[in-house]
Amino acid sequence: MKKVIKNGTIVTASDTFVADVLVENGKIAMIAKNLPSEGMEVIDAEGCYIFPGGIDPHTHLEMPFGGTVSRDDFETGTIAAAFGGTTTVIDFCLTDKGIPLKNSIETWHNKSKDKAVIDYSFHLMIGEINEEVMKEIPQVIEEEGITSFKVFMAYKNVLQADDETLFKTLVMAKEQGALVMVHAENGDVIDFLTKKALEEGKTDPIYHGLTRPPELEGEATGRACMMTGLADSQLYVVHVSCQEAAEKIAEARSKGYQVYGETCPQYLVLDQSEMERPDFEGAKYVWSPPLREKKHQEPLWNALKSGQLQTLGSDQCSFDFKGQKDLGKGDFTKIPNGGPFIEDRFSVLFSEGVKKGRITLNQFVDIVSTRSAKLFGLFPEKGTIAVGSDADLVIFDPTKERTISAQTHHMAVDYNAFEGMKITGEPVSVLSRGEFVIKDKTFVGELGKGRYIKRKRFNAEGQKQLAALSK
Ligand SMILES: NC(=O)NCCC(=O)O
Ligand SMILES: [Zn+2]
Ligand SMILES: [Zn+2]
Repeated sequence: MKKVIKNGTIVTASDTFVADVLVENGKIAMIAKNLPSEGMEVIDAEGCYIFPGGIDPHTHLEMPFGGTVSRDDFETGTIAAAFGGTTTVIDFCLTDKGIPLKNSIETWHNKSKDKAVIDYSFHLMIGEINEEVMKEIPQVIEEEGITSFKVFMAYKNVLQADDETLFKTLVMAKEQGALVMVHAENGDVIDFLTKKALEEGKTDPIYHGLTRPPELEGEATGRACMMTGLADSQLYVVHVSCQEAAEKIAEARSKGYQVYGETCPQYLVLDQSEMERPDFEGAKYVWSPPLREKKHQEPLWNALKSGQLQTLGSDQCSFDFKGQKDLGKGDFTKIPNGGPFIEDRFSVLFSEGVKKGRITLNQFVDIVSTRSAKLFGLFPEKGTIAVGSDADLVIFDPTKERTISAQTHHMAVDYNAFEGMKITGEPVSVLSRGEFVIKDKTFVGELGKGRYIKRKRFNAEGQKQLAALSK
């Protein structure tokens, strides 16, 4: 049945206007004032914004880490994402050295296919570059539509790759039209500092933060940027947490390098003191890079506002406080790294960003949806409200006030990192390809209805246009 959304204010990355939206066969069929509605399902969005569905470019659902597995999987994680206004997630598929890439991708398809309630795609981790990997990559791009590859510069002896691997990945990405993503921290120095801290009897959660200082994120970010310039390639720095890293990205961009950056809501509103909570509660706030001193928040907001950082990822990687985080009692290095943010990413940015005057409404849409669609080959099917785009839509009440709490969130994890935070604005209904997933704040979706999305190559549209012009 056709649907028409009436009386709402449509907001895209560039425009804000009042119009009706006609939804047919999962797509946006028409946008105009006073659309006829006979025989259609009419949705009244009076007083609400209509946003394109959020795109979360950074999740770790059911991910093995530190001897355990992240608590939210593709079922609970995507349901929570939908409640929060997100209609597409891009999850990180981990790989193992010596194992064909296609085996790891199959594992990730098995985790997700009958569970996801919204659309999803995968980035692929690169831990080594050798002949086999190089042979597989063109197939991965062609057959799986995976066009972004992640290199970890930290987590020594676990996920960390060396500089040679990063540089070869950048060269490969340039040739193949892919985007390289980095977790940028200097893993070797962190390894030394963590061992030293433990030897000195410093075992509490706060030492996770103190052994990963911002200088080490800045250094690794600068190194990755330098290699990107040398390879004339393209780079996306995930979870930028500090001024040092944001400055390295801005410096690289000022030289014309194709470098992009993502921050996360936790770095914008929480600070390092959370890791000092008594009774081991600081462990709830252990993730990497760690929370920083409060003074880093303003530079991150400014970088988002000025466009030096482009996107907001959740870095969802949730572990229960009881039974998972407590693996690290007496040794902070054994606390599984990560936190629960998939549900609150969208509304925290709206409330702290738009409502507090730090970013505009259109910048909000750009950051929470459009730029990720463009960078990761999903645009214009996703990331905007336009005729022909997928009807991934969020009907959002900008006046509703609420308090974030684990008592009311939809993630499976037993705490919320933003517990007690008062925010303004809430998704009321969420549609994925024209079907309600959330209707009047109630889940009405179906497990397995989310589709795996094959993505276009990096900047595919731009390259097509250039090729057309030079004919
Ligand atoms: N961020 C974090 O602590 N855990 C997830 C893995 C990663 O992104 O580094
Ligand atoms: Zn990371
Ligand atoms: Zn991550």
